[in-house]
Amino acid sequence: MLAAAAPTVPEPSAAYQGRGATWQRPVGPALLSLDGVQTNIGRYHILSDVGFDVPSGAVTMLLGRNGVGKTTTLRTIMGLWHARAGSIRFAGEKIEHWPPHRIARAGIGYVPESMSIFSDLTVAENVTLGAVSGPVSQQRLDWLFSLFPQLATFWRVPAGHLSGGQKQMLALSRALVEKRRLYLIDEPTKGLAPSVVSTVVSAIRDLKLQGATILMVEQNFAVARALGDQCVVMDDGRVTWRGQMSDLADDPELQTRLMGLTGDAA
Ligand SMILES: Nc1ncnc2c1ncn2[C@@H]1O[C@H](COP(=O)(O)OP(=O)(O)OP(=O)(O)O)[C@@H](O)[C@H]1O
Repeated sequence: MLAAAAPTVPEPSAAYQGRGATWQRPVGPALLSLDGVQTNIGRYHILSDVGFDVPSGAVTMLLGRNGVGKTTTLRTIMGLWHARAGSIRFAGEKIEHWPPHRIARAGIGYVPESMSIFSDLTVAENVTLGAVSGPVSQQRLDWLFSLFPQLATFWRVPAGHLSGGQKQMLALSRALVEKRRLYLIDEPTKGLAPSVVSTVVSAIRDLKLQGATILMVEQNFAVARALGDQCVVMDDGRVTWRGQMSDLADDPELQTRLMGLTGDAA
């Protein structure tokens, strides 16, 4: 059973609300397409049949109970696990046999659930390492500091000294330090205090309002419904539902059937 969501999700900005409560963001053609993807980890068959599209300029939420294969799907897209069957197309290219560094250079930024920051390096060094295509622009840094002011405060501090929330802000900043064609974000609010959840949601909403394409795993359904346009639900290594977030958000029975959510969590 998924945990009940704390009511910590900030309201959309005035500009976003101005489009009207029922406004759906325009959904472009698929930037990423998975078809029949199967992944083994060791001798375990984890993904059996994963297929979905990630449309350009929208936020696609990847949802499902614990252990159904969401993280494995992101890692397979990133080339960190090898797809033993099926295809993964990104911007028209088949990437399922590419190594991770080539996938990153093609424009996919990844924020892993584990954050994967370098504890002995400073915040500045961690952020700089996130830039795969050249020097970091001051304009981009200023934007990151506006999203996460604490990043500037701790700029010269070893990342290992940061709190859990600050580490998550750093992990996001590493992916956001350059404009990517696609952002893969794995459970960015997991284990964070409500005020930090709010900061993280605001940052991702800011990114979304710039027209970014995002595929995000999120267990907090309040966060998922606040940010998501499209939704893909997985169970037992396969996709069981695809559709508009609004359709899932408005249907408590569907949430219970697909993800075991109770009314409290939705
Ligand atoms: N390194 C590994 N070795 C063996 N099994 C693994 C490994 N990583 C993941 N698994 C298994 O693969 C399955 C899918 O895991 P995955 O982390 O992709 O699920 P998830 O949907 O992201 O779950 P959660 O929401 O709990 O993070 C689980 O049964 C998990 O135990």
